[in-house]
Amino acid sequence: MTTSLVLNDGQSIPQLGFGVWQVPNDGAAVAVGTAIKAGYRLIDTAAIYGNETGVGEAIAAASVPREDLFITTKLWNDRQGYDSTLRAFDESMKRLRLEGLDLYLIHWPAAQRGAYVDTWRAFARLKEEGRVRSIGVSNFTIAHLERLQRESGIVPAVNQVELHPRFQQTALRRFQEKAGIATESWSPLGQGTLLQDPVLKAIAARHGKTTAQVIIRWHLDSGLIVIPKSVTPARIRENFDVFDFELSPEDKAGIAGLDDPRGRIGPDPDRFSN
Ligand SMILES: NC(=O)C1=CN([C@@H]2O[C@H](COP(=O)(O)OP(=O)(O)OC[C@H]3O[C@@H](n4cnc5c(N)ncnc54)[C@H](OP(=O)(O)O)[C@@H]3O)[C@@H](O)[C@H]2O)C=CC1
Ligand SMILES: O=C1CO[C@H](CO)[C@@H](O)[C@@H]1O
Repeated sequence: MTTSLVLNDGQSIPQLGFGVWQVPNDGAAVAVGTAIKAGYRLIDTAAIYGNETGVGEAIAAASVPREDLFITTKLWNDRQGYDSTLRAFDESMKRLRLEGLDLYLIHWPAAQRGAYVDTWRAFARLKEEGRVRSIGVSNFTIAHLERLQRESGIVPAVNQVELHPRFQQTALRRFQEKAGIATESWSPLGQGTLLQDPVLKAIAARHGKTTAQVIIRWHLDSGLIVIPKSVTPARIRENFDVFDFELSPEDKAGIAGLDDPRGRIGPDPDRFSN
C-alpha cells in the first residue's frame, strides 16, 4: 500500500504510481493490469504516448473500483489553446473510456507559442465542470509558473518534471513547496541509467534491496510523487516493494552528492517547443 499526499485542492494522490511512456498500446493493458495487481493505483499516461486506449482497457478490466484509481493524462503541445484543449480532453477521455479524470497536465509549456495561459483557462473550466478533479502542469520552470499565477490566479496542483538523484531540481522544489505545488518526478530512475551508479549500488547492498528500490525510496522520502515505468512484470512488482525499509541520514547525504546541474537527460523546457 503506497503512501499518499494531499494536493492544494484537497485531493489525495498516491505517492508511488506507474508510468507508461514507451509502453506500446497493445501491451499497455497487460502492463497496467500487472501494475494494478501489484498495488499501484496511480497510472501516468499522455495523449502523445499513443497508449490511452490500452490503459483504458486495463482500467475497465481492473478488479479495483474506478474511484480507487488515480488516472493522469496530458495534453500534447499541438492541442494547446482554449477550444482545442477542450476537444483534446474529450478525445483522451473517449480513448480512456472514462467519465472523469483525476489529474490533467499541460505536457510542456511549449514556450515559443506561449499559449499555455489560454490552455490553463480551459483546464480551469474542466475542473469547474467536475470533469477533472485536479489540474496541473509538466515541465514548467519557475518563470512559467509565475506567469500562470500572474495571469490566471490559479495555482497548479502538480508540476511533473524530470527529477532523479542526478538532477534533483532543488531550486524548483523549494519554490513549489512555498507555492503549495506538489512535485512529481519523471524518469525517476534516470531511464535506467542510474542503476549502475556505485553510490546507489552500495546503499542498496546495505539494505538488501535493489538500486531501483533505493532510488524510488529516495523520491518518497523526499516528499515527491514518483512514477517509474517498466514493462517487465518482476520489475513492476520490485518497484512497488519499497515500503519495508528506510534510508539513513548517511544514505541521504550520499545521494545528495550525486546531484549535477548538467544531469538532465530529457529536453530543457526553455528550449523544447515542438
Ligand atoms: N511529463 C513528461 O514530459 C515525461 C513524463 N514521463 C513519465 O515518467 C515515467 C517514468 O519515466 P521513464 O522515462 O519511463 O523512465 P524511468 O526512469 O522510469 O526508467 C524506465 C526504464 O528503467 C527500466 N527499469 C524500470 N524498473 C527497473 C528495475 N527495477 N530494474 C532495472 N531496470 C528497470 C525500464 O525497463 P523495462 O521497461 O524494460 O523493464 C525502462 O527502461 C514515464 O513512463 C512517463 O509516464 C517520462 C518522461 C517525460
Ligand atoms: O513525456 C514525454 C515522453 O514522450 C515525449 C516525446 O514523445 C516527450 O516529449 C515527453 O516529455
